[in-house]
Amino acid sequence: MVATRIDGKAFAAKLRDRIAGQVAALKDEHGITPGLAVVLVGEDPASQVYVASKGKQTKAAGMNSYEHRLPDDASQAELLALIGRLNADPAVHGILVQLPLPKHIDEAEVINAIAVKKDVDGFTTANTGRLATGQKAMVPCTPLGCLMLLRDQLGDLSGKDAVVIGRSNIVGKPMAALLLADSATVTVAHSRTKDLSDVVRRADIVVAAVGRPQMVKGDWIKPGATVIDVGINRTDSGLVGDVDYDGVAAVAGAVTPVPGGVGPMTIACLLANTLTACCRANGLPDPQGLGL
Ligand SMILES: NC(=O)C1=CN([C@@H]2O[C@H](COP(=O)(O)OP(=O)(O)OC[C@H]3O[C@@H](n4cnc5c(N)ncnc54)[C@H](OP(=O)(O)O)[C@@H]3O)[C@@H](O)[C@H]2O)C=CC1
Ligand SMILES: Nc1nc(=O)c2c([nH]1)NC[C@@H]1CN(c3ccc(C(=O)N[C@@H](CCC(=O)O)C(=O)O)cc3)C=[N+]21
Repeated sequence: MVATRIDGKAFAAKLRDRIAGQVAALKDEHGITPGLAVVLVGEDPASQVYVASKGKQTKAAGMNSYEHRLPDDASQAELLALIGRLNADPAVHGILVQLPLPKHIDEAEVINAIAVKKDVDGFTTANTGRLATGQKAMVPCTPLGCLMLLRDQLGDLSGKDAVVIGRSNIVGKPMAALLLADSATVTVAHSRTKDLSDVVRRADIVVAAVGRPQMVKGDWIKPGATVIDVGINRTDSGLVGDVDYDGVAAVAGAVTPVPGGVGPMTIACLLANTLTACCRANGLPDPQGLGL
């Protein structure tokens, strides 16, 4: 039996269509257009591609997109001043500062300068804390996209054994918080984890967010498990994930491909969060009904 290929690209396209409909209704009924501001510092080529793609998809959903490009040597003060202006701008409902930032910038200070209600990446300490304590939050886009795919594939996650490989602030930790909020039994593995393959073999759900090409092998996987590959690794043979897709697909019940899995969900969830931020700013009910 070969595993189901979880089509993140198709799921993301459907989600974007639904969002576009909700944006149109918001315009018709309330005269409001959601706005997303994206801040890019420096010339990192991968970041340029992501930012361009975000801008295009934001507009395609009927929202306003505002791009702010700062030079590589922009100062901390300049960046904080820009965020201050975006925080005060009523046309801007969401603010995303593309990471990584240049080394001379204090990333945590910049992120935490974003108004909590406009923090569509969910990276501020306030939103992290809200997610961890079960209060309404902005949820980081990549883990949110993974959660949507898991709920769609498995239904109720309650009581499932989940292993998250990776403990970064942007993927691993918020992913663990979301799985816990859905009542999975969560293990977070990282570079110091002993006998990683044995830990992974216990899991009904595996989320790989490591940054190591094809590290997770077929013989690490419990037969029938659902495997979500967050990894984006550019190698000589092209873009690959953290999962050895062919090996894992021979054992797993379902697995996401790279490309075409989690990546497109990340951007669709950014649009979803921008719409959510806009609705909350205007006292309207949450559009996605995720209960988060
Ligand atoms: N599809 C998408 O939308 C997105 C994809 N990504 C991709 O996801 C991957 C992870 O990103 P990110 O979380 O930012 O990465 P980080 O580098 O911040 O974190 C990687 C994590 O993996 C752990 N790790 C490293 N080596 C091993 C190992 N041999 N065994 C077990 N754990 C290990 C690290 O452990 P320790 O903490 O001990 O160092 C760390 O916790 C990358 O490929 C990135 O490109 C990221 C964001 C969005
Ligand atoms: N503040 C901030 N928020 C982020 O969410 C953020 C960030 N900074 N910095 C970089 C990472 C990475 N990231 C991706 C987004 C889309 C794809 C994506 O669409 N990937 C396509 C392939 C694209 C390609 O070919 O390169 C896919 O997997 O099918 C991947 C990765 C968001 N990130």
